[in-house]
Amino acid sequence: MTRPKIFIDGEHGTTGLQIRTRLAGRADLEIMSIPEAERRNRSLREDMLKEADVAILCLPDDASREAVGILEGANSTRIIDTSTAHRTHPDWAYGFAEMTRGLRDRIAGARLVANPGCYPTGAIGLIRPLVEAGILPADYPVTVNAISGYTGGGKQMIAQMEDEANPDHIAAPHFLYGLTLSHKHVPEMQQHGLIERRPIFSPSVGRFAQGMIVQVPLHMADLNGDPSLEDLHGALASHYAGQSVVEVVPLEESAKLARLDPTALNGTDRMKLYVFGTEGKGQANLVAVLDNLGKGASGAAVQNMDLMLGRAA
Ligand SMILES: NC(=O)C1=CN([C@@H]2O[C@H](COP(=O)(O)OP(=O)(O)OC[C@H]3O[C@@H](n4cnc5c(N)ncnc54)[C@H](OP(=O)(O)O)[C@@H]3O)[C@@H](O)[C@H]2O)C=CC1
Ligand SMILES: CC(=O)N[C@@H](CCC(=O)OP(=O)(O)O)C(=O)O
Repeated sequence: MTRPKIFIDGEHGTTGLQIRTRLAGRADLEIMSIPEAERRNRSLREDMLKEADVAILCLPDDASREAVGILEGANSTRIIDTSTAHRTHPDWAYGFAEMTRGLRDRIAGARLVANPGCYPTGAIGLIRPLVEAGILPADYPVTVNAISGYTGGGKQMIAQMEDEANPDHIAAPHFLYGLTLSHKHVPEMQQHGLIERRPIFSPSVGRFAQGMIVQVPLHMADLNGDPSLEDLHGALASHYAGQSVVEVVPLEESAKLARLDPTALNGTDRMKLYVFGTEGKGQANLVAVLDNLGKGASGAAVQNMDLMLGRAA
């Protein structure tokens, strides 16, 4: 049997390296590789992109668009783009298999798959099932607060956080950014979250390499049908029933927690969803925990690749 050829463009970057590690033991695939020193060699990349069965782009947005341009026309390379460039484009399948019914099949048959952003994976994973269930009104003023490990900022931020000699060294243990409320993930959250108003998105970075918490606080009085915490939890649990990547933590278990660790799922490709609050107090905090490089990036890319190749995922 011929093995599908996989080319990771940007394999020496943060996301690319994590994908390579995940694929290292895969005898069912032929991994095409460019030496690190040649990573920006355009003609070598062009050859690899055209020869691959699946190209996984782990590049900045502009370089991703350029790679997609190289592949336009008469060739059959399928593409998974981990950048932000195509996540709201109608021709691209959004690569979040658990997000809604039928999407898994669309990804499996797609030539073009846009891997979701790390923060949107958490936010959309919490919001969309409640909109689909009719509990969260589409015009609800959604707020998303989040903290990420610094690998989310790629090689540049890793150097800023880890290297004290870096001219742009960041010494802070935790900082807010995206202060203008126009982070590049907002359109993606709005479109795939099925919400009418731009969500207010306030991201932050902590002094830890990997891991992420995404929070969506809700006022229950503004939801449809006067739901309880149990109703919110029930809608999420039934949406994700029967699949293994996204786990909805039982309400009783969440109620016992005194604190939540953003690094709890590091090294996994899973995401855990929680509903917090006190019954009768009229408020809920929906929370997602994931590894920004797992289900938030590289793990999702491998899951999408497996779906596209007809491997179980
Ligand atoms: N890190 C994360 O948590 C997540 C990242 N992503 C997305 O993944 C993509 C990659 O991000 P990340 O891995 O963090 O970034 P990195 O900066 O760590 O890696 C990017 C890689 O792409 C290479 N590269 C840059 N420009 C070009 C070019 N024109 N031609 C060829 N190679 C190029 C870089 O090489 P060089 O070293 O020379 O610059 C580097 O090896 C981004 O679009 C990002 O938005 C998505 C979800 C989460
Ligand atoms: C901590 C940090 O800087 N995170 C990045 C988002 C992660 C990323 O680059 O991934 P996407 O491809 O999903 O945009 C940012 O806020 O720009």
